[in-house]
Amino acid sequence: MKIVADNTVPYLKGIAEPIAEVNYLTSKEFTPENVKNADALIVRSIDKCTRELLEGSRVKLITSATIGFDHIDTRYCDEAGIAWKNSPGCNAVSVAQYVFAGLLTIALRKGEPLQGKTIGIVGVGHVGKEVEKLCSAYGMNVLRNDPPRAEAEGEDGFVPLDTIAEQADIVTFHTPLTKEGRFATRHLAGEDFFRKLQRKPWFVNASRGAVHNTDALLHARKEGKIGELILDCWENEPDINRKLLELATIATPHIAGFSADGKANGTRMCLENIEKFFQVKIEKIGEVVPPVPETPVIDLDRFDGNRIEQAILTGFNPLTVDRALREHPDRFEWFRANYHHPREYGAYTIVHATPEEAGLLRRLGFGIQQ
Ligand SMILES: NC(=O)C1=CN([C@@H]2O[C@H](COP(=O)(O)OP(=O)(O)OC[C@H]3O[C@@H](n4cnc5c(N)ncnc54)[C@H](O)[C@@H]3O)[C@@H](O)[C@H]2O)C=CC1
Ligand SMILES: O=C(O)C(=O)[C@H](O)COP(=O)(O)O
Repeated sequence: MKIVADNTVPYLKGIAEPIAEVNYLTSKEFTPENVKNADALIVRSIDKCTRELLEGSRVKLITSATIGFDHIDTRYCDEAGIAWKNSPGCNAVSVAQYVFAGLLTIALRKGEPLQGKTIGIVGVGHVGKEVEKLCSAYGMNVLRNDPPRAEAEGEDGFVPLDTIAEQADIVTFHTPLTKEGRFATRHLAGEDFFRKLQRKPWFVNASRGAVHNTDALLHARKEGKIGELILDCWENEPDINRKLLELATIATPHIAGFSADGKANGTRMCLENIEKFFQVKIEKIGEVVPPVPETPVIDLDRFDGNRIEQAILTGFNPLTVDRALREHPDRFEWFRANYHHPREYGAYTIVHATPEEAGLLRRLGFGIQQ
């Protein structure tokens, strides 16, 4: 079997080699010539799987180490009989922890506790549910908007987007990018949405850039309709809007899902898809694990104040990435390819927590030493 894999998919090299010839390519090297003899492609969101790439090839399976699959022309693949798979939920916890870290960073800077604030979550799937878990555990109120789910499961527990625009102190988007259909999300955060905002909410987009309309977002920010702005996803990545970068409170180069745990999950799911599709056994899958953190124990006694928040920001602090991107916005993709993948909360053990601190940190996902 021949596999062509993106050479920046972590923890992959050497794992599938016992059962396949694996050719590792940069994203730019994903050309019709280079993929035509592959049976399977292992891709990331930067590898556009279009008709132009695939037509005339013998590719039978595309498996993406990502949750989103807007980089795959699924209609063409379905027509051409090419199976395609994404990696549902692989980095959902990572995105939720990114959002939470961003909110905490701003809350600490402003001296405005998050407790008691209302967050509106737009898109309550794998990621949105994890965001809800963290925010509820921390004492925030949650409004949930998800019309496809509301239609399938009943309205209970869901609110219209307008209610979020009116009542939320923070709005965070976690929908897929879809361009067609009744629930299309392209430019969902557009002029109409921003006009309806009532409480100068903090605005977060860690879903896909085109879920917001850049001009409308710029306008809303300049007009003061938005209090704070956290952006991980941008229209037209990697060539991002420099004015928006300037106006963002926290700006990162599409790394919300880049925890080591999320990356390992994505890689493992791709290999499992290959096993299932081609009826083969990849013995080394068990070796796809994230590395142990450099300092797996977090001692709360080392912090002077805000002990819980400092513990949370130990593994990942968005300001480090934000600073780097502002200094070199032209290196957007370089930062992504050379990223130091942080571990998620579950990889850390907290020591010297009071019973109350231990309860909260456990609910957020940390290990606690009694
Ligand atoms: N920044 C990053 O690094 C990452 C970004 N993502 C993005 O986040 C998206 C969501 O991920 P998951 O939660 O895992 O996907 P999911 O498919 O589990 O959930 C998405 C939810 O959005 C809902 N939805 C669809 N259209 C909607 C609309 N018009 N309004 C409100 N809700 C709508 C769906 O019903 C579903 O419940 C992915 O598709 C991907 O584009 C995912 C991982 C990492
Ligand atoms: O999973 C998704 O969807 C994402 O947005 C990923 O975090 C993007 O990861 P890469 O495709 O850049 O590896």
